[in-house]
Amino acid sequence: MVAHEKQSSLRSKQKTDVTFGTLPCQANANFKSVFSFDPVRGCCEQTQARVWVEGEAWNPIPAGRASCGWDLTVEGGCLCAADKDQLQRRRLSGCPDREGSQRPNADIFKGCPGSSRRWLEPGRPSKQADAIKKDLNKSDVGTQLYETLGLEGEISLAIRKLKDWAAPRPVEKNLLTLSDTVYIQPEPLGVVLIIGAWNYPWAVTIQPLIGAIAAGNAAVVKPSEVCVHTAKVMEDLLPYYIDKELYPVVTGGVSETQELLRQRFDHIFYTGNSMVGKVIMEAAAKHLTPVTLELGGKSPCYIDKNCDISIACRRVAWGKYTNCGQTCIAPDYVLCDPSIQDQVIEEVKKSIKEFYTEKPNTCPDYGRIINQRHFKRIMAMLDDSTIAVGGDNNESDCYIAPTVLKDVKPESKVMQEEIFGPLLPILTISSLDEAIKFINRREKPLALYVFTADDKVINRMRDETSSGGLLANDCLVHYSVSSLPFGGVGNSGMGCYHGKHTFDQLSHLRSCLIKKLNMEGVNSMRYPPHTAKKLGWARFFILKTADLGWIGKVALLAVLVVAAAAVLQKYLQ
Ligand SMILES: NC(=O)c1ccc[n+]([C@@H]2O[C@H](COP(=O)([O-])OP(=O)(O)OC[C@H]3O[C@@H](n4cnc5c(N)ncnc54)[C@H](O)[C@@H]3O)[C@@H](O)[C@H]2O)c1
Ligand SMILES: CCCCCCC=O
Repeated sequence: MVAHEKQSSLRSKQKTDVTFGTLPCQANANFKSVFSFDPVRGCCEQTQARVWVEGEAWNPIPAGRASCGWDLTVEGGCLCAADKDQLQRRRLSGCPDREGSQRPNADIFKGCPGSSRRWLEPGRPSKQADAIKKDLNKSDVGTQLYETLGLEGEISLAIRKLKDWAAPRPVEKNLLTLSDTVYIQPEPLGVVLIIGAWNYPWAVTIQPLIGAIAAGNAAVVKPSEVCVHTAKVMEDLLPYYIDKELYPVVTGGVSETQELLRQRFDHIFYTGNSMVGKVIMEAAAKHLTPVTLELGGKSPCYIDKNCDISIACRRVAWGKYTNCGQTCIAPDYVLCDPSIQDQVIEEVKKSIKEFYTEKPNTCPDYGRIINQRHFKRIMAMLDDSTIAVGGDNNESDCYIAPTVLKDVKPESKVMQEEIFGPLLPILTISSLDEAIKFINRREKPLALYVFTADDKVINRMRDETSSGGLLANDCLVHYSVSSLPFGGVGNSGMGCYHGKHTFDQLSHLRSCLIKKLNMEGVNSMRYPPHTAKKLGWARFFILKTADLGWIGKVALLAVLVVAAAAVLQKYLQ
């Protein structure tokens, strides 16, 4: 059977029951490894969980003990290492008996939250919507629009495309490998740790999980403790929809996350701020674990004089005040010519009224700051700036009105860190050149926005700056295009995801070259004794043939075969 046939036949296998001592538990035949919460130790109550990895055999397991693998015990929400000696867990990819069974069947998504009508239905109260309302005052419809719609799209994309993504990817060959089979075989990495942030807790936690599952990994999901209510609902609901043995949810705060980080994972996918990103990378380095860091930063927004200022400001206001400015790719500040500053302020003000009424504090579509710590942090940024619009606030309700700041100086407090709140500083600059210099003097942002009717301005911004993503004449929407890799660069992160990019990010792209044992004569040019003549042939085949078209390569192959035959004949004589 060729590799891809074998793979799809294995993928079609359903889960198989195996025996855990005297108690039945499930194992996933597709992984040929067993992850199990130990029922003996009370995982059903989820007060104590044991994640167990069997990498050696497809055998019944002695009751109550793990012969290899790692144990994590979660007691009353507090994670501690159950048995330090057992923490050296075996990687999935090291399992000797996987038989290339690398990918789950797309059916695995059937029970996923996003693929189910039970997830969030308009007008129907749900635990998720209630929790996120309490955390961030997101409305039910807003939660669907900004969080779960994208997840449903990602799940259905994965279901449609999984077979293609997981299939061997043939690659171009050079002349020396023309008769070989040369391809990239994506394979699972093993166990992925997903650490989520609080601002779009479903989107940023579950979206990487979808890719992790599609790529055939197990994953430990760690939602942010900052969105208190949502983290609890995630912990309760996820095991209801997907296999809790393969995708356990671990809740807790910094110390629990740090305990998790002491374990060895095969990939860590972290979303959050850049400071903690460094902590994650340091912990990962101890095990040489690769990381994806989805970070943030100050995403600039340049508004050119030459554009429809009214439409530009409407889109900027939407990008800024959605989720109360707590969006990783929110336009952080505006750069514009002094001559249009007042118009920008007026137009943003109009849009605020249009979106959130005269009284945003009573508008169901206007969010709240996540907690009082962040409320105080954001309010402190107003100290040395001039408020042009908004500024009202209420600490007890974590409410800060949509606010615009004018004539902001680069050295002002609001320009020292990512705002992550509903303040829009406007800084005046006298030219595109100055805007580009301003952007380039700072860390590379996650997003860069340019509003202009002039393509040359867009092209200059693209060619003369760097950022995770570039969006012209709109805000945020590049996040929803699953074919675009979403991620940062430099201080705004590393690695990327969404759609197939998540699949690739959480796979090992294995190089495979499958030769036959014939055509030995061709190899003589690389075997000692090395001679200048052999080197000449090697140069020819490796370098010169790179430019040949298909016909040229076939012609050369024919020459090669003749030459090989001649060499062989010489050997045989
Ligand atoms: N690039 C993206 O896709 C993206 C998406 C959302 C948010 N963000 C960025 O995230 C930031 C906001 O999130 P946040 O950082 O406030 O979220 P957060 O406080 O929820 O932290 C993120 C995660 O890191 C863990 N954590 C926090 N401190 C830690 C420590 N010292 N050691 C180990 N783990 C720790 C938390 O438990 C949490 O799960 C912003 O900068 C925003 O731009 C980026
Ligand atoms: C609509 C944009 C959602 C962005 C979520 C990730 C960043 O915070």
